[in-house]
Amino acid sequence: MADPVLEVRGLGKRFGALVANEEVTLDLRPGEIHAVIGPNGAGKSTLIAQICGALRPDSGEVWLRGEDVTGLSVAQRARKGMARTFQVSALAMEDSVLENAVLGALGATGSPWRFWRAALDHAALVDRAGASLARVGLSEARHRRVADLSHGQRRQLEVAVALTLGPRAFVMDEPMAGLGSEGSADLTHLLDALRHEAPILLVEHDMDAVFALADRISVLLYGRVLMTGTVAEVRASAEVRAAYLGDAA
Ligand SMILES: Nc1ncnc2c1ncn2[C@@H]1O[C@H](COP(=O)(O)OP(=O)(O)OP(=O)(O)O)[C@@H](O)[C@H]1O
Repeated sequence: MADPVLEVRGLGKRFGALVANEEVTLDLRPGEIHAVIGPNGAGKSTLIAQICGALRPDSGEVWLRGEDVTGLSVAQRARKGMARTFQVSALAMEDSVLENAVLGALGATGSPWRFWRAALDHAALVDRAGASLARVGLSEARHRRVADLSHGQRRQLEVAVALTLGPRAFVMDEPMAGLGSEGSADLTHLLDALRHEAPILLVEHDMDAVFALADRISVLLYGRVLMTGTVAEVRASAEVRAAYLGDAA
């Protein structure tokens, strides 16, 4: 089996007496979508925050492409290829789709952000941004203001911005939230194709999307991994049904 791109080893996090994550171990392999599901308060956001570097674990490690990144900041991890999307939209609403993508491409170069408008003249950055927009199907919308896009198009743009960084692993926090059925279907299609560029760790409440996309699912409950398995295994688990899925299984 190919080496995992991302490994979470025994992560633990407490907030006072509350155990938000305990001994969480999971990995992300090349080409896969690994979904993390669980009821509200199960510890999914806490886990993502530790994986991305926004929150320091009390115990355990995060490895990216064979390197221990546990002590690195969000920005350092991003430069090593960890692309987090969707939790907080970082799009500049008054700027164009292309300007936002160029800003992302500029981030990949490590240049100071205040010079980003000048970067629009930089052909290589514009090319890189244009390729990412094409990848997500937003070429035609490149000169539209982000504020005028649909929710679904903004999600596509967030993926495009992440793509400009040449990601090695995507960490996605509820990408389907707030999308209608058409938007969810479009994004499901895009994520399905995107896994071949970089595998995706997907925290998601939308079970239709999870069942359609996930190669493996880890179920979190009270901060611990209740089980990791294929869609069929998780759907068939009496424990998971009782704890979380109920009728959705
Ligand atoms: N900064 C914090 N301080 C104190 N408690 C926290 C903090 N962040 C999270 N918690 C608690 O840790 C537990 C896990 O929360 P977390 O947000 O990780 O769950 P979640 O699975 O992401 O939930 P949801 O699906 O509602 O987003 C919850 O009981 C939450 O109240």
